[in-house]
Amino acid sequence: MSSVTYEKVGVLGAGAWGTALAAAMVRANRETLLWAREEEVVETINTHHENTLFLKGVALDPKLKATGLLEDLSECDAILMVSPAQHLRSSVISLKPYLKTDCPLIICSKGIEVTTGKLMSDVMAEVAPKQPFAILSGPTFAAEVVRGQFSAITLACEDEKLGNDLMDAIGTVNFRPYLSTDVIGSQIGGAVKNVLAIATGIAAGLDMGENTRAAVITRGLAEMVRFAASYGAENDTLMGLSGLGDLLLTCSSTQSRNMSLGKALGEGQTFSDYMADKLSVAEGAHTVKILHKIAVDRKISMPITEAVYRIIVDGEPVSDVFDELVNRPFTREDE
Ligand SMILES: NC(=O)c1ccc[n+]([C@@H]2O[C@H](COP(=O)([O-])OP(=O)(O)OC[C@H]3O[C@@H](n4cnc5c(N)ncnc54)[C@H](O)[C@@H]3O)[C@@H](O)[C@H]2O)c1
Ligand SMILES: O=P(O)(O)OC[C@H](O)CO
Repeated sequence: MSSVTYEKVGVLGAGAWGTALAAAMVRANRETLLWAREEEVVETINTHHENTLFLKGVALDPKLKATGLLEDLSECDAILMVSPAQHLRSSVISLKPYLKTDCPLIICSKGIEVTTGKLMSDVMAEVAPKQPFAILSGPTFAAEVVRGQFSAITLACEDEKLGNDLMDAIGTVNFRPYLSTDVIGSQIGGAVKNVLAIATGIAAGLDMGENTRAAVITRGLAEMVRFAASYGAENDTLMGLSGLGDLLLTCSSTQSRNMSLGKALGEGQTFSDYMADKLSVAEGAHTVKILHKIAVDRKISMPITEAVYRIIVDGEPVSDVFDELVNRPFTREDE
């Protein structure tokens, strides 16, 4: 069977990740058009080859063009959807009138829709059920991808032929996709790790040390695996780039917005004070609201997730919640 080449690629959403992905698409020799919500972003990319709002100080290839008009994406052969997870639904609805029927959407948002409890693939099934789609998720800080530093990432697609064609279209030596057919598992890793990164950040802010960080990552992974199992996800996916890989990255560096948020909370700042001047998203702060509820409904033990929920949603004091977390009765490791 011949492969489809996807020459013209659109990117919807020009935050840090959309911009970095657009840069990666230019390196993959795709004719790339980046749609931005903010006029300033369109203007600075087209005239100064820089995204001054979300990736300041990084020179972009002059071949990368930006637009503020969704209709300009109508000629694209594939589109990467890079809005925050809570806005994926409205983004797909707005784009739909301009989409070619066979244009695959590559979903790059990491999170669970708070108002419905739906994964991004469920949102797609509701708002654009006939549109082919894939999930792109893994350990990839935008600031490194935009500079062309080596990164590996999971591309999950139920249709393997489509997944292979998309890998060929978007992959390069330094932006290396791995194919998976586990669309559900690959989304759960990316959504849950953001909440766990907040927990790791809190521990760092409380000066709890490196042993604690390893404990939170590992017991957090156990929560992620239990949660994913309740959706029928494949265990191997959670042990791969989109699960363990992204969890390790995001819990290891204050390059992560989620870890940085947690660290600020651990150091005593309030959530609202810390977020007040932030343009960028900390997805875990949204995801935790629904993740904890789903865990309770499904009777899945997720104590670290619950702790983050109590701190961010209920506003309970960090030290009280973490004291309780570490004072739970001893238990088996496989529970
Ligand atoms: N930054 C990274 O390193 C990275 C890496 C992998 C995945 N992601 C994921 O990509 C997604 C986008 O993150 P980002 O880092 O590009 O964002 P960002 O924090 O850099 O920028 C915020 C984005 O939100 C958009 N936005 C704000 N209000 C909006 C609204 N009402 N409707 C639609 N869009 C709105 C802005 O236009 C901008 O694109 C998130 O789900 C994130 O988890 C980010
Ligand atoms: O900055 P964060 O915490 O949103 O993490 C960015 C990416 O998801 C890392 O893979």
